[in-house]
Amino acid sequence: MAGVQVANVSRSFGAHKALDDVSIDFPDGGFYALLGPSGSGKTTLLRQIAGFDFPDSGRIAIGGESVERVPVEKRRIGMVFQNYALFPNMSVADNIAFGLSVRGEPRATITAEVQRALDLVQLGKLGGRRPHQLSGGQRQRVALARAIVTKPRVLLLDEPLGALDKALRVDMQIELKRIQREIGITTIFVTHDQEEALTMSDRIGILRDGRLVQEGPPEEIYDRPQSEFAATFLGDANIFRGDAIGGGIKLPDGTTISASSGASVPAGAKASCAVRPERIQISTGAGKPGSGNANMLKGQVSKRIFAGNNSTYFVDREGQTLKVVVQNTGAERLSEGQPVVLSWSPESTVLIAA
Ligand SMILES: Nc1ncnc2c1ncn2[C@@H]1O[C@H](COP(=O)(O)OP(=O)(O)OP(=O)(O)O)[C@@H](O)[C@H]1O
Repeated sequence: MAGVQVANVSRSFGAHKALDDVSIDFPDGGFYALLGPSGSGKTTLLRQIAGFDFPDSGRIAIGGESVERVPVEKRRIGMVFQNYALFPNMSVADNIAFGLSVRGEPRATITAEVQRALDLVQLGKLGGRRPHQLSGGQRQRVALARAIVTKPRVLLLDEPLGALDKALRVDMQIELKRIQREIGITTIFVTHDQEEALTMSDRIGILRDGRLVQEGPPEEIYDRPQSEFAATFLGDANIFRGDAIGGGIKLPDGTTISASSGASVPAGAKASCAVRPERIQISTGAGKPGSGNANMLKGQVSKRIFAGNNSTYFVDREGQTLKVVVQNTGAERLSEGQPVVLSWSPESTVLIAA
């Protein structure tokens, strides 16, 4: 096994910088999600690591060894893409065996390794079938088995679950994570789906316009986003903008918001505060706001969206619409047009430099 180090990698296509000085350390045996909007450079970065494309500058190492001059087939990387191209005229077992056959492994070794890979992806009895006789999820498992049967050092996954419907996708997320843990392979996973990134990975890197915006464990990025972009791209956030004061900001209407974490911003400079919708308490104002909720604003409910176990309230105040998510516990519902008080703690508030 091996970690992957990407250091100061840049890659341009004409005048367009697809990757701009990106450095990431992908830990040995870790599950790392690359997240970012369309065109942010996720696939380009994966292609540099695989060796399908080469950086204009910067270094890439696998297991501590520089791979800039190492061709794709010698990098010992397994890959699965959204459009898994299985050979339609070959059986499942022959599809999986392909890489081993090309390497000239003995017949007995191939048979044993293919069976092990089939068992690992829980398709032990389906080796004799053709790809068209499998479901989408099963075909994706075959693609995964084919990628890992050669015992690669690194597994690259580019939207591997993108073609699956929601229920199957969730099943495959669990499955993929189990397999990754079982073989302990360094995995780099590209996804559009922020929930998938949050639930599956040990670390997340967020790319935007070819630059790494922030990276770290999922909880850290979610709880302490360093930019408005990271706050709103990974999860939902209410953003308040104003002028920095000690330990928070002052909004244009004079209201102050206290934040106990985030950037240190000199007083008077432009800054914002981010607050997750589930951290805000909403009440009719009849009772007192929760203790420790030093931040308080008045507003009016403009809409409520029911989503089964929770509801989202949209609350208007001073030309801004705020989102508040509450668990549906059977307590009284707030109706549209109702005046409300929002309150939350400084610990739930992150200060962000403009
Ligand atoms: N071979 C190429 N020639 C020219 N431009 C390219 C090439 N490959 C990628 N690009 C451009 O580089 C940018 C990054 O592309 P990339 O495929 O890495 O984005 P992505 O984050 O993977 O997007 P998506 O989520 O849509 O797959 C895009 O603007 C894309 O158009």
